[in-house]
Parts: sequence; structure tokens; C-alpha cells
Amino acid sequence: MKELKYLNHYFLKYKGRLILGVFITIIATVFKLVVPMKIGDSVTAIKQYMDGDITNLADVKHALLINVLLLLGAALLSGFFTFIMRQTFIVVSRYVEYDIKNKVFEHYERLSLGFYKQNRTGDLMNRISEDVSKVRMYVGPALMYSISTVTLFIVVITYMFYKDPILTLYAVAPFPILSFAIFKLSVMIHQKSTIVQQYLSKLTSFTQESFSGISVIKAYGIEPRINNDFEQLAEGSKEKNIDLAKVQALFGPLMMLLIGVSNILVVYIGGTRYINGQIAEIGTLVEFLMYVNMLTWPVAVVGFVASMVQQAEASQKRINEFLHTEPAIQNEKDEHTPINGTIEFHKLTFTYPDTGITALKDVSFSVTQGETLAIVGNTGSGKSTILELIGRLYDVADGMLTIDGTNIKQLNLQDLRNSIGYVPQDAFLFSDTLRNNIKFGKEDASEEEVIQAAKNAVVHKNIIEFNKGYDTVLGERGITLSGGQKQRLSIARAIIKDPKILLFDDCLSAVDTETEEQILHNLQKITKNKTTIIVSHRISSVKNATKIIVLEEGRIIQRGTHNQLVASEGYYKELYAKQLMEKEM
Ligand SMILES: Nc1ncnc2c1ncn2[C@@H]1O[C@H](COP(=O)(O)OP(=O)(O)OP(=O)(O)O)[C@@H](O)[C@H]1O
Repeated sequence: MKELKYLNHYFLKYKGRLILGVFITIIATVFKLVVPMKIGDSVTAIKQYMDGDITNLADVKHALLINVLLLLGAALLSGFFTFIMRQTFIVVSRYVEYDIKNKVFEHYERLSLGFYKQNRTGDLMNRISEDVSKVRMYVGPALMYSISTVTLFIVVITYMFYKDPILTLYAVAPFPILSFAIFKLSVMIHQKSTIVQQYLSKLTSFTQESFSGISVIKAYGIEPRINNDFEQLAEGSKEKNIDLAKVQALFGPLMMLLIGVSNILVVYIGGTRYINGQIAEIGTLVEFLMYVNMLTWPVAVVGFVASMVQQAEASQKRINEFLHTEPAIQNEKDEHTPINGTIEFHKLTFTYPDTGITALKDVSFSVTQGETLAIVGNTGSGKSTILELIGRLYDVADGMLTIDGTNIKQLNLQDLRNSIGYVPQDAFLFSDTLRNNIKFGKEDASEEEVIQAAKNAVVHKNIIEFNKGYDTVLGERGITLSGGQKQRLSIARAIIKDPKILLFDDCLSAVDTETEEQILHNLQKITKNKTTIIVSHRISSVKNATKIIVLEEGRIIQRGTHNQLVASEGYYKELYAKQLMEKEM
């Protein structure tokens, strides 16, 4: 129950409705009691007439009619209050489910990039859907059943004791055994359902990854292999589900056993006591039979609720693991910190915490407002890492990164990120219209601004060629666009933001040289008062930069302007010569 403590503040939040629920449950239960009572009275009245204790048939008929009316009234009222009871507990559980889902999602959004590298998407999705549903069962149905069971037990057993304590003891004797058996069963169910949940998580992750990577799967023609892997996972999941179903199937027979044993005891012991004159009315026997049957479900519910609580505990534990994960990147400054954009790296060495790969070694450079810095270097040399550090997607431990002379950690994180327009290597587009994908950079952008940004990114012409123009909706990851179009849309999204710092990570790689030229020309005007960093493998993209640095295995091996670098021996000159030759060919 330790993990479920987290939910207590939700109980407090909705205490009004819950207290009303408890009150209504008690009323509904009391009305339930009337039904067996009146049936018992009716049977007694008939028996008395048969035995000649009552001679006037009209009196019996009148008593029966009154009983029938009371029965009807009690059943209706009990039904009505049961309905209201569900309206309180179940509605509260839906509110709590809504609150937790929002809370978990909000927390997910706060967590740093490293967290997403360590956890699989399917697992993250499972926690927000499956686990939250299990927790809802605890807040709603489990609480409701527990309260109605306790109330029913107290009311019914007190009444039974009042009627005949000895017969009551016999009637309820099998209950503890059954409750214990059902509890044991629910422990087994819990263990098995945990395994089922793990399989479900694996299955969701696998399916999600397969759909995301569908183009690669199809291109490599590996559908049969993927199908086979899925089948194996599904087979495992099916077996675990069948295992669970087998144990769950024992529930019904156990309940039948309880009803059977209790009924036999009531009929035998009650019958004997009636014959011996220890029970005055035959109706008491009928009442007891009805009460025993009425109590069977609550007895089973004890085990059922125990299982729900255990599952909710397991799920809440998984949710808490995430909720207690603190974002690796913390905002250390609440006040606003305006940013102009002068970026400086001071002897910076950076090792990725999750892999231990040292991506940058003793890197120092600076780039001021209005300047463009270009970074070239082999793949894996640390270019993207520099951009990620400027966006503070990771924190620096060794050396220092300053912006406008202030340590990046001392800047308001929101201000920092708001002042950056980042175009990643792998452009990600949302399943939304082209307009909204561009407006993602500036929510309140006007139509003119959207079009201007698209024109600057040289993608406007492509957009208006689509039937629905800017209203064209993209599939997941923008699969209806070409690689180059995606890149340019991603550039438009950064430009529209009009940020102080623009970071372009190899985002012209899928664009032909002519379009590249046009984009770079437009960028020159846009980036006049901004700090721009361009990562590229192409000399054409970097040659006009104010300064260029060349990276090799995380170290800066060359720096200077294009003219300086082509004049000295080294990586840059070789790259230039190679690309020049390719162009001429
Ligand atoms: N998120 C990450 N977690 C752990 N290691 C990483 C991560 N991102 C990159 N690396 C590693 O850090 C090194 C530098 O990677 P980086 O992406 O900065 O190189 P790059 O120069 O941008 O390469 P490319 O030109 O191929 O994009 C590589 O060895 C890479 O495997």
C-alpha cells in the first residue's frame, strides 16, 4: 500500500463526492435488507394460514399485498441509490484518472532527452494508459465494492444475529475459508497479471517500433521476419493470458462452493432448529437463505478487491518510478534572462552519461551576435553534440559553456530554449497540416508570416502545388513529403520563430545545390542580427560563414575562414578539393 499513498491527496480533493457516496451506499444497503425480510414475512403468513393459525384469507392476502408493495418500493429505492452510488465513486475515479494522465504527461514533457533514450516509447505509453486504468480501479470500483461490502456485512450480519445467533454462526462459517481461498487465488492472479502486463508492454513497444520503421522494413523486405518475431511475442502473450484465465476461472466454482455449503448448512441446521422449536417462524429460514446468497458476492469481492488493490499497487509503483524521476536538466533561474546570443565554449569536454562516449574533447570557440559559425567534420566527430549542448539538452560537467558571458546553467531554461531555432538532422513533422507544422515555431503567426517563412525556406512553391496547399495534412512523420521538403519545412519552422540563435544541423543534405544556394542566400538576410551555427558536410553550405571549425573525434583540428582553410593543408582543403572534383565531373 506504500505506493498507493500517492493517491491520498486525490481522495482529499474529491472528498465531498466520496463522503456522499459512502452515505448513499449505506442507504442502498439498508433498502436491500428489506427484500428478504418481507419475503420471509410472506412465507410465514402463508404457513400460518395453512396451519390454521390465521383463518381469515382476506387478512393473509392483505398482508401479502402490503409485502409485495414494500418489496417493490425497497427494490426500486435500492436500485436508485445503487445508481447514485456508482455516479459518485465511478465518476470520482474518472476524474482521478484524468488528473493522473495529465500529471504523468506533464511530467514526461519535463523529463530530459536522456530519459527518452533509456526508456522505450511503448513502455511510456503503457504507463499512461494501462497502468493509469489499473490505478483507477483502485480509486473507483475497489473503494466502492469495499464500502458496500463492509456496510452489507455489518447490516446483514447484525440483523441475522438478532434473528438467530446460532444459525448465523453456521451460515457464515464457510466465509472466512472462502475469503482466504479467494485471497490466495488473487495473489496468484496478481503474479500472473504482472507477467501479462510485461508482455503487453513488449508487444506495444514492438508494434510501435514496427509502424514507425515501416519504410525500412518494407525496403529491406523483412516483413516475414518481423511477422515471425511478432508472432513469437504474441504467442508468449497468449500463453501468459491463458495461464491467467485458468486461475481466474477458479473464481466461479469457488463461489458456487460457498453458496452450496452455506445453503446446506442453513437448510439443515435451520430446519432442525425449526422442527425443535428453536426458530419460531419458517420465514426466518427463507430470510437466512436469501441473506447467505446476498453475502456471497461481497465475500468474493474481498478477494476481488485484494487483487485490484495489488494490481493498482504494481501499476502505481511503475507510475511513481517515472513521477519520482527528476529531470536531469533543471531550471536554476526563475527570473527572466534576456539572451542576445554570444556563445562561448571554454575547454569543454563532454561525455554522454548513458553511453560513456566522450563526444567532445577540450573544445573552445566563440561566436557572437550577427556571426555565422560553421562546423564540419567526419560523421560521429561531435558536431550535433555541440548543438545539443547549446540547447541545454544535456548539462556540461567539464569545462564551461556560456551565453552572453553567463554560464548556460544560470540562464532561465525557458528563455534559453525560446531564443533558439533548432533544425535537427532528422526533421520531425507532426501529423497535422503543413501550416500548423510551420506555426509550431510561433503559435500566433499570421498567414503572411507562415508564407514568408516558407518562401525563405524555399518550400512555398512545393506547398502550393499540393491540392490543399497549406492545409495538406501529413501522415505520421510527414511521410507524404520528400526528404528535402521535410528539411525545408523544418527550416521554415525555425525561421518563423525569429530567434536570437539559429542552429542548423546538416539540414540541407537532402536539398539540391541550386535550392541550397537560394536558402543560404535568404538566410544571409534573416540571420544578420542573429547568431547562427551551421553543421554541414558540404563546403557549399559553409563557405560564407564568418568562421569555420573542423572537428575530428571530438577535437577541433582546424579553424579559420573558408579562404584561410583552403590555403592550408588539412581536412578542410581535402574536402574542398574532393567536392570540387565531384562537381566538375
Ligand atoms: N544521445 C546520445 N547518447 C549517447 N551517445 C551519443 C548520443 N548522441 C551521439 N552520441 C555519440 O557521440 C558521438 C558524437 O556524435 P554526434 O552526433 O555529435 O556526431 P556528428 O558529428 O553530429 O555526426 P553526424 O555527422 O553523423 O551527424 C558519437 O560517437 C555518437 O555515437
